[in-house]
Amino acid sequence: MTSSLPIISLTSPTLPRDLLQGLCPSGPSEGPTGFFYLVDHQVPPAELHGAFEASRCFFEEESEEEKRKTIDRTGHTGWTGVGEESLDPTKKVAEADVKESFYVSLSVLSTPPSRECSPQTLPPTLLAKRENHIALTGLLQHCRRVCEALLDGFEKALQLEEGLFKERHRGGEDDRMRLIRYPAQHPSTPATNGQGEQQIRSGIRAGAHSDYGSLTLLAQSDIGGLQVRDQTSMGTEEKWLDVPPREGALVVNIGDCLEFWSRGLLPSTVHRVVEPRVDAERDARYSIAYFHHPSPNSSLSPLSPSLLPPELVKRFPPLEEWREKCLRKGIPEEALPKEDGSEIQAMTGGEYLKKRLKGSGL
Ligand SMILES: O=C(O)CCC(=O)C(=O)O
Ligand SMILES: [Fe+2]
Repeated sequence: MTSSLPIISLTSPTLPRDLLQGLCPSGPSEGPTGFFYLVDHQVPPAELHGAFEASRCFFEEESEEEKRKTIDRTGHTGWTGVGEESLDPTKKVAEADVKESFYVSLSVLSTPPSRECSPQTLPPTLLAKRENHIALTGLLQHCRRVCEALLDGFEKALQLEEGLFKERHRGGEDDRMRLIRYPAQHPSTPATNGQGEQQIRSGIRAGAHSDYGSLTLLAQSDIGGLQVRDQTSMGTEEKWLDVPPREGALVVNIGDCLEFWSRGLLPSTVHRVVEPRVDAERDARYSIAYFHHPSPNSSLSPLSPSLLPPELVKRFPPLEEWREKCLRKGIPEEALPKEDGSEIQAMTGGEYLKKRLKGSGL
């Protein structure tokens, strides 16, 4: 099924209203939410093109030895090979994602670009090739700015004090940009994981998951496969809607942290990437995701309802539904929202991120 996601302009004077109308379900019968296409995002097309070229260059031309040297599981940066990560935490290694990726942190912006002093090890294809380095670092900065502008829009939409979300993202330690490559899958391509062992073909390139941060921006190459779960199909037969690449637009989706803060008002929706369904989807698929994360010490407790307009508080999902959703996302039983009105406790952005990364095999 092809989706008709809202198309929102970042420069529209009505951005806060557009975000609220487009994303926040006002009734149970409404379709998928939490995803939209962003236009007028001010990311130069040449920079996006350059970043895709850098990504292609890394995945296709870098040696495996150099790729391995970039792996830093503590700092959560660098390369992950095919079959090493499973975005769907319920899946086993044999059913892990059929993708490789490279995580870049904002730390690459803060030092002169040299192999010795960068806190993150960049491989030769992304460091010595100047045009690749320029495109990647330029895109990192633009993506962070777009996320900040969107969070300003959400602040206004929720009538919150100015700067509240910016304060919760100060530092940017946990923001990551992820270059992703899904290998080509022609009928004769053997399904193997990174160790060359047979992998179960489940029809899925990236497993069903919600994103762990506050906002995600996604640029897709011209090959489709991204799908978002129709919210009306939760608890019943699954219905998925396609999110095809759209010329000039970025896909934006709300992550779990913004959902927690807004007490479920802004939903963080389950999505996945499916295997090629038509010949046009069989070549390698590239995407670039930017994950905006709260600072590690930011609390994930929902904003007090007294800070929100009463008409929005009335639209909170029912307590039982909200508790179940939090439980599915790994909030421990003792920290779940309760009947007496107390809300998610004892979790910070950093703790939640660690928990989810562990669940995906990293
Ligand atoms: O590759 C895509 O289109 C989506 C990737 C994704 O959802 C993720 O990395 O969280
Ligand atoms: Fe995702």
